[in-house]
Amino acid sequence: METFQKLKSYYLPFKKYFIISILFLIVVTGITVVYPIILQLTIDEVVLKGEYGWIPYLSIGFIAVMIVKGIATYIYQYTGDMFGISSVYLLRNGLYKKLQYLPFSYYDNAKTGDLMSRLTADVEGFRFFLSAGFSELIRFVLLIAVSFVVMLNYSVSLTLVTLVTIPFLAVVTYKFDKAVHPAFRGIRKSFGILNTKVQENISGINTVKSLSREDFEVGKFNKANGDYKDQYLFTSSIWSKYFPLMEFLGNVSVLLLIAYGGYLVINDSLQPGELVAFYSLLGYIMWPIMNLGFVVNQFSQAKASGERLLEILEKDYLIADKLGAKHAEKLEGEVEFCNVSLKYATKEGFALNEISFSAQPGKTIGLIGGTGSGKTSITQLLTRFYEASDGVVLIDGHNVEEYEIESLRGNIGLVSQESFLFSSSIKSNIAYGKPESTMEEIVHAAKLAQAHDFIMELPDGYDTMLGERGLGLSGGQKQRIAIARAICINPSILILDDATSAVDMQTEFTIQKELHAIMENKTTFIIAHRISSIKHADEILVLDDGHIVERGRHAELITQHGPYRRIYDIQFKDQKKIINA
Ligand SMILES: Nc1ncnc2c1ncn2[C@@H]1O[C@H](COP(=O)(O)OP(=O)(O)OP(=O)(O)O)[C@@H](O)[C@H]1O
Repeated sequence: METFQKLKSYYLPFKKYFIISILFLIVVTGITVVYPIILQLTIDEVVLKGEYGWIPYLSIGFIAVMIVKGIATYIYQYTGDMFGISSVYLLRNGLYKKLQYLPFSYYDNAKTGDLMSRLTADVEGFRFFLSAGFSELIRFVLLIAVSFVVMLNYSVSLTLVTLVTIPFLAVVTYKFDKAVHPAFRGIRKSFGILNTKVQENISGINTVKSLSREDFEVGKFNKANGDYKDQYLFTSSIWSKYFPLMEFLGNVSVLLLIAYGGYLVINDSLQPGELVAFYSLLGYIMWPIMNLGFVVNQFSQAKASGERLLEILEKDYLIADKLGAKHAEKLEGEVEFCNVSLKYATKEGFALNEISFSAQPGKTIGLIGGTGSGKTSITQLLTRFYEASDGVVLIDGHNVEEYEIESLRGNIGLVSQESFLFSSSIKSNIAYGKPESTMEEIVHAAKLAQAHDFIMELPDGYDTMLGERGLGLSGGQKQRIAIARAICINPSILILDDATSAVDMQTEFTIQKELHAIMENKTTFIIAHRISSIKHADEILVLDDGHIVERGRHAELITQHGPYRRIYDIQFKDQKKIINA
């Protein structure tokens, strides 16, 4: 019940639907129990006493009762569904919002397919229980209670004899729940893995095909698919084992009813109509208890689903606005790192060690170094994707942690290594960070990023629709659109993380020249592997294993025989000579 308690803020706002649904459920259940009573009266008071004149009145009464039951059933079902669907509408929105605001560190380990299955199958499992399972449970309790009272009224001894199997049935149902709950969690988990496999495969289809690993991928999927099948079969085996046992116990009660009830009728201690009514009433008790397995089943699924949803909802935001955080309207772009170190939670050792540097607005900082040396990590601290483990990162003289995250990021244009484009028009991709941009602003940004000319050559120009991963564009074209998107927000700090790696050197030079003009008074960080990309920077930081091992301007650095000079030699001098040396 703890899971449902924790999720109450999603369904309590709609409790009025639930209450209406339950009120009409009471009416429906009441009428259900009236049926055997009408039957008993018809047999004992009308048929056996030869009072056939009552039959038309009884029939009309019966029709009236059926109409009332029909209307009550409609209201009960509709409001029950309203309760379920409205609750999961809130829940799904809540989950999606949480996913938007969770920090990057959460996504380091999260699997897209698994998240997708939580947002779809698990939410649906939860909805099903809210819509039907909850009220079904109440219906069962009501049906059992009312039937029990009517049965006692007919014959206390017959009631006790026929219900002697109930404790056994209760034990079996309890055991069933114990066994089936972990099994359902297994199914849900396995389904998440299956989704992840499909999603990863589609995202990485280029790699799969280029390395001819289709068969390997089919095998991998087959394994995950097989595991899902096994999990399902395991659950089914639990179900198949317990259900006949429950039915058997139910049938023992019917046997007792026929034997002892028949004896009572023969001895005139019970009316024949009462015996017939008893049979129906016994069914109203046995049927819910036997089907309790089914509802328990739904309950277990909903509980397992709810737990998986809570795993997301209860995740700590970790990086959030501090109390009284400053709104950064328009930053100047002065950046200072003071002895900054960074350790990722999932990785041993420090990714950055005591990094210190400063950059005045309008300056360009070049970051160069081997892969994994910490270049991207530096920029991720500026945007507060991660937070420094030690030291402070200042922008305009204030610790980045003092700013509202949204306004801070609104001042930073970031073009990351893998420029993701949404499956919408080029225009809306460029204006993604500032949807209110005018067409002039969009075109201006595209011109600066050297993207305007090729966009105009596309059949629909700026209205050209892009595929999920910007299919139909070359790597360099995608990068230029991503640069235009970053410029479009008119940032105070621009980060180009390997953003021109797929662009030819001439275009890169032109982009940088254009950017230099607009980034006057703003700060630019250029991360690159090519010396040509950063040689005009005001300060170049050479990184190795999270340390700054050299710093200075290009002209100074090539005169020193350090790591920068080595990179320079490899890129510009006779490579063979160096390799031989
Ligand atoms: N999210 C993360 N979780 C754990 N470790 C990380 C994470 N991001 C980076 N690292 C590790 O931190 C170190 C620095 O990585 P970073 O991405 O900053 O290097 P880089 O210089 O930008 O490399 P590249 O040129 O290959 O992009 C590496 O050892 C990397 O494995």
